[in-house]
Amino acid sequence: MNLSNMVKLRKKEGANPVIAEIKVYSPKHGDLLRGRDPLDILRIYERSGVAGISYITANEFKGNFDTLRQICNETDLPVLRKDFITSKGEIERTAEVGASAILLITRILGEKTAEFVDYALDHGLDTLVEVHSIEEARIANETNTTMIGINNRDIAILERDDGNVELTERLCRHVRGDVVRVSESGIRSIDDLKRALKCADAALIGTAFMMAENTEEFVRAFVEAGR
Ligand SMILES: O=C(O)c1ccccc1NCC(=O)[C@H](O)[C@H](O)COP(=O)(O)O
Repeated sequence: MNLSNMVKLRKKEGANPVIAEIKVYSPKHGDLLRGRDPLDILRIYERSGVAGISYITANEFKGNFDTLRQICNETDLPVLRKDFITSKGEIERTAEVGASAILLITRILGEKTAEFVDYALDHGLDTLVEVHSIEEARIANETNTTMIGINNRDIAILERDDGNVELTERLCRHVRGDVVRVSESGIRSIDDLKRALKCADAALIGTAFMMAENTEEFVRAFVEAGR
């Protein structure tokens, strides 16, 4: 099942649709893997009932394409590739490796976003079009994307800011309601999650999960928290 449909299914089942990120490194917090195997984290996320997996392949976050390939081979959950995509070749490569969805950033692609969305959809990928302002939401709304992500943190400064769900609350009403809306980044607590899911359909969380002492218990609490 693709990522957007899995989010809808989890919502229908009464679980909180959480996309859990296997995040190796954060420009703000440093090493997040702490010697662990990404595939062990994958198993924990699977057991915790998340809707999908996110993995960053960008160098700035110390990710790589081989690990994305391994994750796609090892799980039945939909996998989102996050990177600074600027070429259609990268869309083809993402589809070939078996990912379910690809991130497309309006700040980078501008008015070319719609064309990249159609190309990804033609290659069988779900598209998560990312916005951080009202103007970027306008660009995203005019595409055929299946999902729109509100990034609470500023990716232009490699998320070194303290962005939080407030941005989701402000921008959500500017985002079309007939797509899956995802609140991304800066979600640290169950209270943040509840605020995000008041307007968004899903939440994408990395750092808080990677820093948790007992990952499985922590993630499961997010998935099962009542609203
Ligand atoms: O979101 C982007 O535009 C992006 C693009 C390429 C690499 C990384 C990118 N953002 C960082 C993230 O994806 C966050 O790690 C993710 O949203 C989780 O956030 P957090 O829970 O704050 O770690």
